[in-house]
Amino acid sequence: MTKLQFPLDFVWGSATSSYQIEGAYDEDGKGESIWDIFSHTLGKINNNDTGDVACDHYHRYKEDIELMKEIGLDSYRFSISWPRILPNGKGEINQKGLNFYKELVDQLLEAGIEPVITLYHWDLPQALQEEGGWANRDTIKYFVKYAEVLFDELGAKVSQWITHNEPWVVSFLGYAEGEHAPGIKDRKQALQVAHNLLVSHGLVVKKFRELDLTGDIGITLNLTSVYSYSETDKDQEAAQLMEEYINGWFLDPVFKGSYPKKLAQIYENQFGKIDIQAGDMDLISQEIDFLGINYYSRALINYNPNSKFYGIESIKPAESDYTAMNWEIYPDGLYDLLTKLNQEYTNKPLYITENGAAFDDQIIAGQVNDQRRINYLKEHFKSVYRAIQDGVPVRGYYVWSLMDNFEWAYGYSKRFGLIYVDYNTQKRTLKDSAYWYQQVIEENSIGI
Ligand SMILES: CO[C@H](O)c1c[n+]2c([nH]1)[C@H](O)[C@@H](O)[C@H](O)[C@H]2CO
Repeated sequence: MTKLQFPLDFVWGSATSSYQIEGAYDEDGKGESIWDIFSHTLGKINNNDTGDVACDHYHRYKEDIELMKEIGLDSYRFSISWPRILPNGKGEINQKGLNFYKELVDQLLEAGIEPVITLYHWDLPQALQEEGGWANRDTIKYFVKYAEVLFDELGAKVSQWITHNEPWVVSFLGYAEGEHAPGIKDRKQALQVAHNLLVSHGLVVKKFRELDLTGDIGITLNLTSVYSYSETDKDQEAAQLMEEYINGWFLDPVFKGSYPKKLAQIYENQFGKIDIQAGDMDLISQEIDFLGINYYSRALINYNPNSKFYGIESIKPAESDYTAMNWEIYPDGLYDLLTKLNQEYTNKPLYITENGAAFDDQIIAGQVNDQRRINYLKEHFKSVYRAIQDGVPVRGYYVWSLMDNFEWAYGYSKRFGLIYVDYNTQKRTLKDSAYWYQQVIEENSIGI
């Protein structure tokens, strides 16, 4: 068997987010988040599931860290619940909430696991939503203050910070499509939200630099590789527009200081100008230390005049394999994305901050044989290996997810974890993929 050896300092990790695993939604002074409100609204979430208990990680974090140690993780990426720190989004600090994360970080460090903190993974304090949420530019300053509380408390212990997780999803699923909290369907508002999120990213990076903290700071974007279904002009134009919509709308401001021209013009013609203030784009495009990439699948695009979105239609080849989310399994897309980012956007270090798959895992006699997840991960690890061999500075990889958890509008119906969670008993069981990953980490290589 051939072994593909990864660089000695390559970081193998796994990722979660606060609302998806913590539970304790109203405990120890935590304020309501927009996801508490959204999941408590009947009909929004599959089976009317909520994150009220989730994986009960708020009480079981020590057990979960032991499982991370058993797998052998180098690093663990998690997010902080803003309303657990500032119940009203601003003002008084909830010390019990802050203490939870201080203890979590200390226990991770004691276990030899590097903590990577995502400041915002979608759970905005409801009190701020009642003032307009991310559509209100004031939210930006409250986000900076929230970040400063965490930098002050944890800045000396945590060496890697992510400002936002997937501002594209926050903006376009939360404020345009209405599929995510706060459930608004207003594309013009979504464009202002996207801009305000980017400005908040810029101001937090600026604050991080002013505090002269020793770690690194970056942003995580959901990115995909976009391909035209044919060589026809129409299909290629549709694919280019999709590239601007799904990737460029955030990559271009962060790394080029401007929005993608063609789509920006389409939006301005349709919705008028959004509020962009002097200096915003310079703030947004100031230097960051790394880019986090969440990759799950590719986009294969053709032109369809009847499509509801600017003639863009996604094609799903019948011959491809798909996950339980109905996402095409396309590992080569990760290689193509990584090389494109390095060639067209940045020479900065890249981290795969999320990649993984949901499959219909079954637990039988205390074991979960998730060979499909092993195959999925192995093929995507190979794509990362190829990119590194081609000189792309990929520094680490975080499997989504450490454990099965609350999959947003799908509730608990989709399992992405390396660890199986029985939600009736909260019993954790390492899946076969966890044991396979344990060996990959131990050997820092994959066998092909
Ligand atoms: C197209 O997939 C997105 O990039 C994406 C996939 N995922 C995500 N973003 C989120 O960051 C996670 O909270 C989800 O649990 C995870 C799995 O759905």
